[in-house]
Amino acid sequence: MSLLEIKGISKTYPIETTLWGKGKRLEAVKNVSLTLHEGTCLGLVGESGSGKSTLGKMILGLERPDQGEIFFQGKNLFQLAAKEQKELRQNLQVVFQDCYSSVNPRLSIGNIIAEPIKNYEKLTPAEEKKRVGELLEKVGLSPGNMDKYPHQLSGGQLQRVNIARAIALHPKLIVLDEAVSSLDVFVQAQILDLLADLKKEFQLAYLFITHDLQAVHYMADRLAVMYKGQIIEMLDDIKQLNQLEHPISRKLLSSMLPLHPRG
Ligand SMILES: Nc1ncnc2c1ncn2[C@@H]1O[C@H](COP(=O)(O)OP(=O)(O)OP(=O)(O)O)[C@@H](O)[C@H]1O
Repeated sequence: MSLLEIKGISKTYPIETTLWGKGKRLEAVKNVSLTLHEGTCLGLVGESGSGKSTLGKMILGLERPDQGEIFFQGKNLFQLAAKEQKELRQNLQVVFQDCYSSVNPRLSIGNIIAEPIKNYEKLTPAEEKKRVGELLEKVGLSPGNMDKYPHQLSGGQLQRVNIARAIALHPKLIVLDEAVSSLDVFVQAQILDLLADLKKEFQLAYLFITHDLQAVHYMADRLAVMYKGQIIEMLDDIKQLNQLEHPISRKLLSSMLPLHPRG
């Protein structure tokens, strides 16, 4: 059974109403179907505005599709009772691009990471502190950081905190929405390494949303290319990147740096 199965989902948004175009809607996602298996990474690439984030938001339940269905662990995400939805949600996490706006600046790093734990588990303060310390270590930060505040960390460190929060409940799937895009290239590589290690250790699945084919080539097992709300091409083996055929995919490919600059 696949971990995530998306069947024919579509999402439209109202476009600014004008005298002539009254009631017009923008088709952000059009009839998209895809599957994602446990422990694998599906790269989702496409130019800006192609619908990648909207698709991610529907998977996370932040937006409701106009049409189609999303099954997570075999259950229809939009037909669950509140209790069941809460249970399922702990298996479904997200890391966004903007690490600073993803956290409450008034909370300490320890409290930021403990947030999901408090929602789902009843731990004593000592147990919670131990758990937060372990999570910080897991993402390559010293437990001493738990008393700091977001503004005291670099972008790369804070993105590690966001990752620690995302893995706190041992999820099955993390949506990585441009999660490394705003970091400098060196830090990007470190965070990608961390994500690859965590994927292996926890059998995590990722939906890796980006417009960076280079990063996708490193992280993903499979690839979907989006254009104007649709999946225009799927690649079942990321190693076959050169076999992308659609002109839009080829254009994305040609904008990449050489895969092996020294090779
Ligand atoms: N809440 C919204 N209201 C109206 N239009 C929206 C909304 N969210 C997204 N859109 C529009 O839907 C389309 C798809 O947007 P989306 O953010 O999913 O694309 P994307 O591929 O993630 O782009 P980017 O790479 O720039 O983040 C765009 O035209 C966008 O302007």
